[in-house]
Amino acid sequence: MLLSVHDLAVARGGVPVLEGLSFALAPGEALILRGPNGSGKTTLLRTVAGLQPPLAGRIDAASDAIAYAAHADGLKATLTVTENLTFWARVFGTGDIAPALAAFALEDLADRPAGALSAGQKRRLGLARLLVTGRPVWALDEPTVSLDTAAVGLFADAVRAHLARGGAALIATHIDLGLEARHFDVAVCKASPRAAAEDEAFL
Ligand SMILES: Nc1ncnc2c1ncn2[C@@H]1O[C@H](COP(=O)(O)OP(=O)(O)OP(=O)(O)O)[C@@H](O)[C@H]1O
Repeated sequence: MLLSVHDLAVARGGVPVLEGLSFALAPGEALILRGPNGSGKTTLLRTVAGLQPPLAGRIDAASDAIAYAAHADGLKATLTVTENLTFWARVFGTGDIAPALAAFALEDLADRPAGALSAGQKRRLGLARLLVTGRPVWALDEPTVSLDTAAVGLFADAVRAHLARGGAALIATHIDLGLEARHFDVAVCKASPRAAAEDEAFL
């Protein structure tokens, strides 16, 4: 397994949001996270990505397995598209950025500073960054926000190619990407309000 989550509980601002989460991703698998606004998808992804500690339970993955993408995080506004991708390729020790440029149709924008891109173009650059990380598990929070129909198609193709190469993906999205993937409604793991109230009693 590339990623295994065992009886995980996650919290936001000290308040338990989800509990009893268990799932695993093998090479080639994608899991789509569903759930209404505020149900805890972002909190789960941030925890899996190591940006915040779990409240309980275990996450098993190699320390350098996960690439997390949320919004336009990590883009350097004054660097061009090419310079941004080259920077990240160096950070992650990978080489050629050409496949990443091509996968997200960024060739014509290669010399434009990231700060001068439109919202959808910035998103495409943020997603292209995933390809240069070389990391096997993509944890993606609403990756298609701001993307037009063509770009959503490019993104779905990039995920399919990643899975075909033996990667895996955990994706919070409200839209149908047309991927062959399991779906998981996080709302079924909503933390019980009683647990939160009991915690408060100890504050
Ligand atoms: N910084 C914070 N401090 C306290 N509570 C927060 C914080 N950020 C989010 N929350 C709360 O934590 C809960 C889970 O939020 P989260 O962002 O994980 O939901 P989500 O499923 O990703 O929602 P959406 O579909 O709207 O993106 C929500 O009730 C939210 O209001």
